[in-house]
Amino acid sequence: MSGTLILVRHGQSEWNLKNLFTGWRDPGLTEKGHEEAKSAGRKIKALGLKPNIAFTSVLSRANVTNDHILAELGLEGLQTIRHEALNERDYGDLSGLNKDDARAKWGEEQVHIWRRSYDVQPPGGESLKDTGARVWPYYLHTMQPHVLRGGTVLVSAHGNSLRALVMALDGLSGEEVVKMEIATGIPIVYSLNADSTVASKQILED
Ligand SMILES: O=C(O)[C@H](O)COP(=O)(O)O
Repeated sequence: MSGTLILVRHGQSEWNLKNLFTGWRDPGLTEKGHEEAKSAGRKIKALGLKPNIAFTSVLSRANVTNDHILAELGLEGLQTIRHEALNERDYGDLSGLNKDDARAKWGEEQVHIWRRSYDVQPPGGESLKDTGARVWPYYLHTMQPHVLRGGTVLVSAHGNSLRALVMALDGLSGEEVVKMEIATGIPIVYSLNADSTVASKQILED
């Protein structure tokens, strides 16, 4: 057995609440989102996990989520590395649009394909495959080495940057990933073997 990787999607954002495509835009958390992030920290603490290092995107909803988790763990000063490789998928021209308005304009099926397919890009934006092409190398070169040294690594990121990471860790196909959702503020805890394969996966639901 090697180390532990903890993945957390940020708590509910103002734009999640308003049902807007967000991508690289930078809204803050709602009250509920702050609570979800704190609750994620308490769940990680209840499991007795103590991160040695934290990674997050350059977007404030993930940064604030990381701060809440570290505060709940009493680890406020922990080294935290922020990198745009962990940012949400770039939603391109859809950014800022209401998801229901988009369905009315382009149809339910097209919007679902943009949101959940593996390799179809939304107009002017990134497919999940494009997002994975920046997330996975960053994981392999920068985060995974800490896990393989026996560390506990906390990652506070986004729905689709984490879907790309989980897709690779779980070995999901492009068809399987369509059905995969990641909830806000619910930690996913992986234990990795020394050869970097997944030993166990636990989703810390309520
Ligand atoms: O960027 C967004 O709009 C959300 O963070 C995730 O959106 P999705 O559920 O449409 O992938």
